[in-house]
Amino acid sequence: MPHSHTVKIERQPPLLWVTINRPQARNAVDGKTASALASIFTDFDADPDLSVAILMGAEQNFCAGADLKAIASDNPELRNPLTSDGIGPMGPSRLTLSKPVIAAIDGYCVAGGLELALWCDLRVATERAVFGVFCRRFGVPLIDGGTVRLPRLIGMSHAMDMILTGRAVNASEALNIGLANRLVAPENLRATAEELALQIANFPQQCLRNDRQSAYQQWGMNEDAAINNEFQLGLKTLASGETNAGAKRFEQGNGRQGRQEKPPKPQ
Ligand SMILES: CC(C)(COP(=O)([O-])OP(=O)(O)OC[C@H]1O[C@@H](n2cnc3c(N)ncnc32)[C@H](O)[C@@H]1OP(=O)(O)O)[C@@H](O)C(=O)NCCC(=O)NCCSC(=O)C[C@@H](O)C[N+](C)(C)C
Repeated sequence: MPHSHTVKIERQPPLLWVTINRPQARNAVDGKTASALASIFTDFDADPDLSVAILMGAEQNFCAGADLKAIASDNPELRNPLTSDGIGPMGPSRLTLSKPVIAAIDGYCVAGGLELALWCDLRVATERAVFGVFCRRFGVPLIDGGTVRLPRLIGMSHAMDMILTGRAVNASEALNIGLANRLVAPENLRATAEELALQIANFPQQCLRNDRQSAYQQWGMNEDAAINNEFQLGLKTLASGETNAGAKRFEQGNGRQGRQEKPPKPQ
C-alpha cells in the first residue's frame, strides 16, 4: 500500500479505511492526493484479504472538491488536480473495481467531493453533512462523473436542481432523495460505516461482487440486453461452487457464512 501524508490508510482486513487528510483545506484534493487515492484503490482491488473500503475525510469534513488554489496557481509544484495526471482522482472506474466502497460523510461533501461520494457504492452521512455542486459559482465543471452519476442516482429533476443552482442540500434532504443511504449522529459515523462494511464483507464475496458489477454494467442497457448480461455474469458465479455451498448451508440449517441463521429484519 502506498503512503502519502495527504491520504491516511488503515488496513484492517477485511476492511480498508481511507481518509483524505488535508483538514486545513477542508480535505480538498490536489494533484498528489488524487494520485495517491488512485493507487490506493488500485491496490485495494488487488489485495485478496480486503473486501470493502471506507472513504472518509479528516476532522469533520468529507471533501471540498478539487484544490482551487492549485488550479489557480502557476506554480508547477502545486499540481493541478484537473490536469496533472489525466485520470480521475479515484483511479479505477466502478466497472473495473470489483469491490464495494462506502463513503462515510461528515460536514462538507461538495463539488469534486460530492463526485467522490457518488463514485462510492453507498453513502453513510451524519446529520450535519452538507452536499452541493459548490463549484457552480467558480466555473469549474464536474468532470469526475458528477453529471453522469448524480442524475442516475437521484433522478434528473433533483440532479438538475443541484447542478444548475449549486445549492446546499442538507442531510435529511439527501436521505429523502436517495443521495445518502443512512443518516447517523456524528459520533456514530465510524461505527455505522464499519458495521455496514462488515455485514457486506461477511457475505459470500464472488456472488456479491457479481451482483454489484451486474447492476453497474446494466445501468444504461435496454431491458433484454441487461437481462442477458445479468444471466451471463451470473453463470460464472453459479459455476464457482459458491452458490451450491450456500444452498447446502441453507439445507443443513446452519447458515454459518455471515452468521445469518435467520433472514435480516427491516431496520
Ligand atoms: C467547503 C467550504 C464550504 C467550507 O467552508 P468553511 O467556512 O468551513 O471553511 P473555509 O474558511 O471556507 O475554508 C477553510 C480553509 O480551507 C480552504 N479550502 C476550502 N475549500 C478549498 C478548495 N476547494 N481548494 C483549496 N482550498 C480550500 C480555504 O481556502 C481555507 O483556507 P485558509 O484557512 O488558508 O484560508 C468552503 O471552503 C468552500 O466553499 N470551498 C470551495 C468548495 C468548492 O467550490 N470546490 C470546487 C472545487 S472544483 C471541483 O471540485 C470540480 C471537480 O469536478 C473537479 N475534479 C474533477 C478534480 C474532482
